Amino acid sequence: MASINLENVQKAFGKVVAVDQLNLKINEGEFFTFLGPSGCGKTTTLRMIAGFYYPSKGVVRFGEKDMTRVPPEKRNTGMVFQNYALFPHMTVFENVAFGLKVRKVASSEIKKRVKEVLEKVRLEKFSDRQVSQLSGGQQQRVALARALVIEPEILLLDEPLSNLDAKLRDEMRTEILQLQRDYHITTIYVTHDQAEALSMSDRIAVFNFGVCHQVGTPSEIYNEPANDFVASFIGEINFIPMKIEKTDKQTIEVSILDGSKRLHVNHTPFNYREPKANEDVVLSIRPESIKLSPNRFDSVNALEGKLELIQFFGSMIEVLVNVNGLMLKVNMLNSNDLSHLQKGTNVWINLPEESIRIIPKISGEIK
Ligand SMILES: Nc1ncnc2c1ncn2[C@@H]1O[C@H](COP(=O)(O)OP(=O)(O)OP(=O)(O)O)[C@@H](O)[C@H]1O
Repeated sequence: MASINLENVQKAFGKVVAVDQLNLKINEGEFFTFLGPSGCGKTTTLRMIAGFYYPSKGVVRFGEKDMTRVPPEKRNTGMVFQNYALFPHMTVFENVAFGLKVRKVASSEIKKRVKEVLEKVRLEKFSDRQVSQLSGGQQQRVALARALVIEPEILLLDEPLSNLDAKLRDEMRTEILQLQRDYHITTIYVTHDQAEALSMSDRIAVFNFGVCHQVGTPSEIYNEPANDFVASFIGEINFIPMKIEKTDKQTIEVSILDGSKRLHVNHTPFNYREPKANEDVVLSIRPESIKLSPNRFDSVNALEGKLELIQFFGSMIEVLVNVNGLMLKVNMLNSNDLSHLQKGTNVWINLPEESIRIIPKISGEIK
């Protein structure tokens, strides 16, 4: 087991900077996820940790040890690739044993270790089967067994479930977490699937365009997003463009850009600095945090709007409210008292102070 430290790491391919100014500390035994859209630099970062790429700048350490230019075979990392990268005409046993043979482990020891790991991934009966004759989920387990059998200090998983159907993905998620706990191994998991990241990880790093925007626990990332990119990438969210009128240690007073309404919110500093007066910002609030009523709320943060759309999802109801041309999504639990939910009627919404986050505008998508 080892901790991993990336210090000011950059990787450029010619003029393309795939990863820039990356500083990360991944703790021993942690299940750590790189999350972000396609092309954001997740795989490149993973490959720098595996040693398949060397950084253009910066340092990679395992614990205190400088690994920046150590070749992959000397790193003691196990990697599982998106396409599994198994040898199709070899048996399950031969695939899993391969890394041990390369390391010149004695054949009796190889037999013992391969048997143990195949039991762990529930493939002991498939030892002599060719991998081309296995299902996707079984092949994925062979890939996991092959990575684990060398007893790596670090397990690197690059979108390992993306080729599986939804049900199998759910099952494999649980299996991977169980294996990670059993082996208590420092694990990095790459995905673009936010649900996967939120449900599996101890901590998550959110990437976009080669930059890491936030590192935090799933609840920190969901409840305290660092900026509008992170907020919009993780879960559903409403954004309202705002200007900061006043700010002090306790509260921030913001106004909707046309000046029609001022709101009060709890002061929470931006990730790296304090918000400033006159700054254009984004008010963000999750759909489940907005309260809705046919009557006016006794609150400064109440807004009047019109019900535009009501969608029933059994236990939950999703509503769109038009507030002066701005569409806000409200998610409510299904309750008996729904008589006021008529399309076209006027309603009031309340944005509770404690659920609002004022965040910097960085993505340029919100005008
Ligand atoms: N070998 C390479 N040569 C040139 N450019 C590369 C190379 N590898 C990656 N890139 C570029 O670097 C950027 C980051 O790529 P990377 O594969 O790390 O993204 P990713 O987040 O893993 O995406 P995906 O989820 O699609 O795999 C992209 O713009 C990509 O085109």
